[in-house]
Amino acid sequence: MDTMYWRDNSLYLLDQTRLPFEVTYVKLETYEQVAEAIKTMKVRGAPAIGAAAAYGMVLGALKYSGGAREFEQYLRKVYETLKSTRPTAVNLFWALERMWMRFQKVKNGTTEDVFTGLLAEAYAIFNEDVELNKRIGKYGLDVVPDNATILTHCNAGTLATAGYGTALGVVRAAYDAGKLKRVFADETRPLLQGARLTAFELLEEGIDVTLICDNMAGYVMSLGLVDLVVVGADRVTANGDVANKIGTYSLAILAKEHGIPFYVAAPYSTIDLNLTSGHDIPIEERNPDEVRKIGDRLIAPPQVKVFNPAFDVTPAKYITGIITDRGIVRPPYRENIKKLFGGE
Ligand SMILES: CSC[C@H]1O[C@H](OP(=O)(O)O)[C@H](O)[C@@H]1O
Repeated sequence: MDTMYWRDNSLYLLDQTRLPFEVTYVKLETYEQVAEAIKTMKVRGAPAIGAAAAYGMVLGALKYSGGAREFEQYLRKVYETLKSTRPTAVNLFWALERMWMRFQKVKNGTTEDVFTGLLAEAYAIFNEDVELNKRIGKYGLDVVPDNATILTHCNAGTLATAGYGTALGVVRAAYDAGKLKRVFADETRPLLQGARLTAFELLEEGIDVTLICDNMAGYVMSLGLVDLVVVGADRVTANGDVANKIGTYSLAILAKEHGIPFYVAAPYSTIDLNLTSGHDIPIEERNPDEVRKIGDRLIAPPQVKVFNPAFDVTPAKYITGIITDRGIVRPPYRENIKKLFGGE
């Protein structure tokens, strides 16, 4: 199952709002459609929205019909539109910057040169992500005990990336190595990425997955059923603080309380050395109806006030290690992140 693919000068996107009951691909032909798909979370997950935005830049270039002199200004507008879709996952900005840098290299060529160059960069971002995730999986094996039970939150799998997944990349590697007993998947309110996406992904591959409500995680840990927690990330700052799906912070504190290792899995494209700590990470607040409803069904009084942060920040002190494509980063994070990623 592909999260997305490019064909006939269009981006085909798996519509994740329809999962798990419908596997439907939407055909996107304009950058505005890609921006809308990211905003409405038809595509979601830090690396996946970066890859989708990269293809959005290609669609923007493809549809341009103005003069050569105005092209750069137009493409910058495409860049800014895609950049404005969601504020927390740094992969979005990393991918767009990479596309912009490639444009700077090809902009003096023909229209065909620009299109070919941008498409090649989008392909590279997409294909590189799968390799990064497989490396994360390989490194993650070092922290997975035999017959392991892993608890995870949200969806950091194939559906959040170009393929294989970050946290679920560790799960897949452990499963393939015969080290995995089972996975507990948090449902992950309010948009239920765990219930709708992680459960779906793992069942598709015959991986033993048990769905729990978010508020059950502490009790499951107290029963001694969890060997380690592995989650994804949307942004890791220079000191090792991590922004991830809302509920991750609570999970990290619960894991600490129960003496359970808590790992974050993330590729280098999720690490933001420009931010010194998690205090600087912009946290997306989404539509209140996402909390008042499940799907289209109201589950609260329609007039009730809602606070709906889509992410929280887990301080580095609660994180046992960060499993990356370059190895496992352990404390002291500022020093060790710089060692592995400082020289970019
Ligand atoms: C591998 S990154 C996955 C990351 O993205 C998710 O957020 P969203 O579903 O809102 O895009 C969540 O934070 C996952 O851990």
